[in-house]
Amino acid sequence: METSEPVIKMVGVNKVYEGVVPTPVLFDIDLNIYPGDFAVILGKSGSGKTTLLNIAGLLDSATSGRIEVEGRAVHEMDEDQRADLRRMFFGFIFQFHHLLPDFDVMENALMPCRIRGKSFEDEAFERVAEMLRMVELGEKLKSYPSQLSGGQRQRVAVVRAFANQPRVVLADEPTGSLDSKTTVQVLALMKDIMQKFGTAFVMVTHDEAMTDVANRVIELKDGRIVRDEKK
Ligand SMILES: Nc1ncnc2c1ncn2[C@@H]1O[C@H](COP(=O)(O)OP(=O)(O)OP(=O)(O)O)[C@@H](O)[C@H]1O
Repeated sequence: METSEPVIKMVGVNKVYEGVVPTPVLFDIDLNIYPGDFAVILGKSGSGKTTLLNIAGLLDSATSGRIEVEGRAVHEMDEDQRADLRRMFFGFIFQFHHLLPDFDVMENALMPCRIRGKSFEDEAFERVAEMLRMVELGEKLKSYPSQLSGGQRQRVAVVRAFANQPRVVLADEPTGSLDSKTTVQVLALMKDIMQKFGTAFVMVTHDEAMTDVANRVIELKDGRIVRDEKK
């Protein structure tokens, strides 16, 4: 995997949350994410996992250090440039699905394409419909979130994250609200979609069992990487 260029490259990244008492949270993080990575970030509560994911996904800024996304120096960009890059390169999955209740399954899954200014009618439609069929939601394209089970909603959120064909999908406890059977299904489906589209995938979790599906395990302790293993 090291032979290809990293999609995300972080060098000497530090994060301090400013406040009455500044809180240093990440220390000297060097991390490369490669195409084909299916990485889990493990660590105790408060170890900095979400902070690291948010910085990697350009949702938050580092206090110091270098970050590159496919060779583009993020730390030299202004907020608008970072937002454009984020919309173009990244997909996100959160613990709760955040589907919009007044839009049906297809419209929700297509939302990132709409935000990028494409209409619902373009070529994204076929691609997203195919992914929804892959996650066994082909019969539910016209259903509303309130008409779906928790696992079905989260599968729509997974498809939505991949709708724009992002280079990287970042997920923060994506299965945290699901039971263990649905978790296994959702993870298997994510892996299928990821392999089909060649996306890199990075997931924050508390759950050591998630390492079974991953091909890379990164562990944080007190804001430092203490393990980075490939399988
Ligand atoms: N906006 C903020 N302002 C100040 N401190 C923050 C902020 N966000 C997070 N922190 C602190 O940074 C540390 C790391 O938080 P982070 O959410 O990254 O940890 P985590 O490993 O994801 O934890 P969890 O598993 O509980 O979600 C914690 O001590 C937290 O209190």
